Amino acid sequence: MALMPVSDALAAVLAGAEPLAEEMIALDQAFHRVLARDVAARRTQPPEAMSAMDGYAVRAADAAKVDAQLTVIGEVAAGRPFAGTVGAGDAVRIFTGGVVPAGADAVVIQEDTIADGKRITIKEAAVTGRHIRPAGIDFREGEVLLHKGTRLTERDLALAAGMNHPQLAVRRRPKVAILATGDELVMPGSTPGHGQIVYSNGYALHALARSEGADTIDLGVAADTLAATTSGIRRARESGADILITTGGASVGDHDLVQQALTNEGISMAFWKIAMRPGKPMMNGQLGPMRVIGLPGNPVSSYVCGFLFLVPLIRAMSGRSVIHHRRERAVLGRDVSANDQREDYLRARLETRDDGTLVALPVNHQDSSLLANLAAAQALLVRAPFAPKAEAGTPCEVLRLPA
Ligand SMILES: Nc1nc2c(c(=O)[nH]1)N[C@H]1C(S)=C(S)[C@@H](COP(=O)(O)OP(=O)(O)OC[C@H]3O[C@@H](n4cnc5c(N)ncnc54)[C@H](O)[C@@H]3O)O[C@H]1N2
Ligand code: MOO
Repeated sequence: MALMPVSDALAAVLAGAEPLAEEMIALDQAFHRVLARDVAARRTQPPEAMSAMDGYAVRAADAAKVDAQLTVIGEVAAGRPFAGTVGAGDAVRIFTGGVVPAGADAVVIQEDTIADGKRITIKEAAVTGRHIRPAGIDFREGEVLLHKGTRLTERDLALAAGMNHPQLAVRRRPKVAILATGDELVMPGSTPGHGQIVYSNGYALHALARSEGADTIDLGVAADTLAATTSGIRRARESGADILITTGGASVGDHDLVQQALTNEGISMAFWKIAMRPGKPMMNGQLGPMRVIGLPGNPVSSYVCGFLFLVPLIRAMSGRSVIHHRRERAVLGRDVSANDQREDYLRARLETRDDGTLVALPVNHQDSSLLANLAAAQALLVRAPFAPKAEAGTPCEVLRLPA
């Protein structure tokens, strides 16, 4: 049977994935949240011309010559403007952030003057506009500086504050429930019995989902029975999860019960099995309002599928304007053999040559159980289905893994 191409599978996972509801949030809670609306400045910044330095506000024409003398008629500090006007021969003491008084068109820094009581002598000629920040040089009222779909950086928060927004409209975080399956799994730190495996998949998946802005719900490990798997799926629905991720039990073995349990619960299955390595037995469907991604149990398969499918889905539901991973161009660091019908995602290390060329070095062992290789990898090297064998130096494409 022909397996579904990865691009079709991704399109199916994302089909109908709309941004979740909008909510207002205080600015100090808004880091990494996704804007639901464009944000326009509520004020002009700076609202008036302001001094960039400590010194004297003058008329440039009066202070254009070294040794010119001026009379200090007042003072302006940040937040305390001067009410008068700078006339011929006048200077006003000014500090950084002070409003440039009427009549003045330059600031002479104090290091370039000699002060004697109310008299100052200019030691460096003034230049019109120098050391003055004109009104609106940063932004003007009504200007849209932050756009819908942006995931807010710490710098965006400072900008939003400067634009005078105490809160912002953002999208609700997707809720991702994660259910592991497998009789053999024991928790890290325990003493595994014969044939037992230490649970690892959930640690990577929770962290990956959270780093993309999702809230996660840990549904623990279900035993390999229909009853236990079904109970896990029901708990996901009761928790109000937007997305259920299962790991394990996705293949064709007698103990692989996830598909059966989902079918019994009434899932509308979009696909099961894709032309991808690792990750072939992945499944996707919809159970009421809850989207379901059934990941294979092999640790590398579950992570790679989470990275390739869950991450764009979380981004789409979070309302982000950019949801897809960016493929980067690189060259092969070593020869690779011809590929079969499955699109290959090879764990690779990255090096940058002196000329800036990115080199992708696939690790030697690509078995989907090898966690050490996964942790050491910095990228996934993408090999198209049926790609012919290729020598070191051949151009290739990589997806950088989160650092
Ligand atoms: N006859 C066939 N057998 C298999 C096929 C196939 O097409 N025909 N596909 C293989 C591929 S590819 C994959 S991938 C695996 C996926 O199988 P499952 O999703 O059913 O995974 P499990 O059997 O439950 O587990 C596989 C492996 O991973 C370990 N595991 C599971 N969960 C965790 C966890 N949370 N933390 C750490 N390790 C976990 C589990 O102990 C097994 O060792 O099927 C192939 N078989
Ligand atoms: O598709 Mo499986 O993930 O190769 O081991």
